[in-house]
Amino acid sequence: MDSTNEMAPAVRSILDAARERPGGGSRVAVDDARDLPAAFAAAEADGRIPVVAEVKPTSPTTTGESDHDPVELAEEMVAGGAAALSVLTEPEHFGGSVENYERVRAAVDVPVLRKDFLVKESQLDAVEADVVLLIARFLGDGRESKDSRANQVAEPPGDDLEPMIEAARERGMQVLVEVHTEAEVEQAVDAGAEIIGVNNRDLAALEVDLGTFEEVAPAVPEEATLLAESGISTPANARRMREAGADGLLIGTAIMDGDPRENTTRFINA
Ligand SMILES: O=P(O)(O)OC[C@@H](O)[C@@H](O)c1c[nH]c2ccccc12
Repeated sequence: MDSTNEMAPAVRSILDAARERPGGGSRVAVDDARDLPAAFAAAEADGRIPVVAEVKPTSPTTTGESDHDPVELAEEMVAGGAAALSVLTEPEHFGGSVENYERVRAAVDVPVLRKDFLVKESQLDAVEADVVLLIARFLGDGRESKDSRANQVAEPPGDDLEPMIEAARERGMQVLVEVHTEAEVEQAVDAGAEIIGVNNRDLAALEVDLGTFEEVAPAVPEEATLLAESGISTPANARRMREAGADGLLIGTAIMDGDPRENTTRFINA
């Protein structure tokens, strides 16, 4: 059995591809990672809502593909006041690439999140990153016999979360652990997560519900840096997530659609 059977077909296909994707050749060491919590604090200090603006050429839930240069988009987002950026490196379903990531990181001075579906340690070596995304749902929780646990919980597609977090930190990277439920918050905290993102999009159904963040956020420890992810499409949505405790907001589609600079500015001033 495989827990990906519960996933939307698009997500299953993403994970199948992720498992096949090779890692980097040799181990990377990042000695100049830009600090995400510090970037959030700097944004707050000058009155900007901390926004992580996402360069996302396409996705399973959008139509068409942006043909804009990722570096130009990224520079516009930073000019618009983004505290940090997120760049997709998943090639098959999100139109991302490691090259996009490298070019963007070289062009800006804010922290850049590597957004991908990483399931094994060697995949961390594909590119030097300030912050990597690890999705709790796809990584194990380290318990010994996953298959016997509560019957319905099956083998996750990836390695265990805790060693993945440690492997990223050993390489000098920070880690954003993405969760969708209170149980996953517990898994993330047990594994040592310090930056936690609650994804409003349910990866089983691919539907967005901003109520997810409101429900799950109270389970996140005060000292963690907390992000609200997905489905933030208006300044009112942004205020709602901030009121529910978000330190930062991860926004893709609503910034990519139209003028990314103006869009970013609208959200940082929400
Ligand atoms: O475009 P949106 O709804 O603003 O969402 C951005 C981001 O949260 C979303 O792209 C995302 C959240 N978690 C992910 C994991 C993998 C790929 C993408 C994602």
